[in-house]
Amino acid sequence: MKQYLQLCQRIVDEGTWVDNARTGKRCLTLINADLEYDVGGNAFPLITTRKSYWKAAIAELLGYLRGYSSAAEFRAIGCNTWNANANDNAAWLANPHRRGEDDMGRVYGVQGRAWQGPDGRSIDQLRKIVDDLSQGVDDRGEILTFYNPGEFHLGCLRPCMHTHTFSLVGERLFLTSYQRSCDVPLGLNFNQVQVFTLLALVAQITGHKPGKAYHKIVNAHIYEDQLGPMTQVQLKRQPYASPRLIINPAIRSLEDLETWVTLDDFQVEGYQHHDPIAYPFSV
Ligand SMILES: Nc1nc(=O)c2c([nH]1)NC[C@@H]1CN(c3ccc(C(=O)N[C@@H](CCC(=O)O)C(=O)O)cc3)CN21
Ligand SMILES: O=c1ccn([C@H]2C[C@H](O)[C@@H](COP(=O)(O)O)O2)c(=O)[nH]1
Repeated sequence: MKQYLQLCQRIVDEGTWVDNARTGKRCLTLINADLEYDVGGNAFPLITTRKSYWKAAIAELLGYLRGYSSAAEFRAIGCNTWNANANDNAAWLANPHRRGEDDMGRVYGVQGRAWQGPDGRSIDQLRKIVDDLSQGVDDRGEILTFYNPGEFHLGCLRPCMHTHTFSLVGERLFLTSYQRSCDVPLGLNFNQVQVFTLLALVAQITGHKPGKAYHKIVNAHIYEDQLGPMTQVQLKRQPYASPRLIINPAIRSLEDLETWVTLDDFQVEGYQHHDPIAYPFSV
């Protein structure tokens, strides 16, 4: 939690105002941030200086791992974060590739589970990683990437957290996740949960102990309309100790994640937090 607050403070102290054409807003911007999570020690990096809706963040991750492409599918598992980008974004609404209400196009999980090869093959990146790691193999290319420039025009948003690299060292599994663009008040609250949970889940289904997760962010920003609540409310609060994430031990395979797992299979223990803060969201 300290590293999150330090990043927010660094943006406030050292950030530069940058105009953003896509949203029409200015962002206080900092380049390069490195965060680290102790997944083996189960220090769940949940924000405590406001209430975090961590279940929606895990639902979003589950949708990515399943290869969802519709905001309706995300809603059905308890996640509302894609409604605006699928249905209220003028550029996407005018895109001839959009297949009606709730379609997100070929973003995130679609690329992760069904990357389209030039020869017509569909490539399941996650299946390959899980199969390798389950057999104790790390070929130094256990990479899940959602970043497909050849298909940006087929999706509503380019992926922000775009690449996840798994590394097996002895019995311990590590994860390095890369993010090109980060809405620190809103998105990072979700992304921290997702990086941690992704390592915990993949370690569990491949039979390894989780080690650390490394989260590398390039453009970290606070939108102009979020700066007041950040400096006047959130940064004035004292954080509480990290809670713990409890995952149902019956989850044993990628098929389990694809078929029966719900948010009831995840519990958080010892989550003490301050009051909610409703930050403005920019489409
Ligand atoms: N501007 C922007 N910021 C983002 O963080 C973001 C996007 N766009 N577009 C794509 C996804 C969607 N994500 C989102 C979208 C909404 C919330 C949000 O409104 N969170 C609230 C409440 C969540 C709830 O009630 O479930 C929060 O207080 O955290 C968070 C992440 C992350 N991404
Ligand atoms: O997982 C996510 C997804 C999105 N974001 C934020 C980062 C930016 O504020 C916007 C995306 O806008 P771009 O113009 O495509 O950079 O969404 C996030 O923080 N985390």
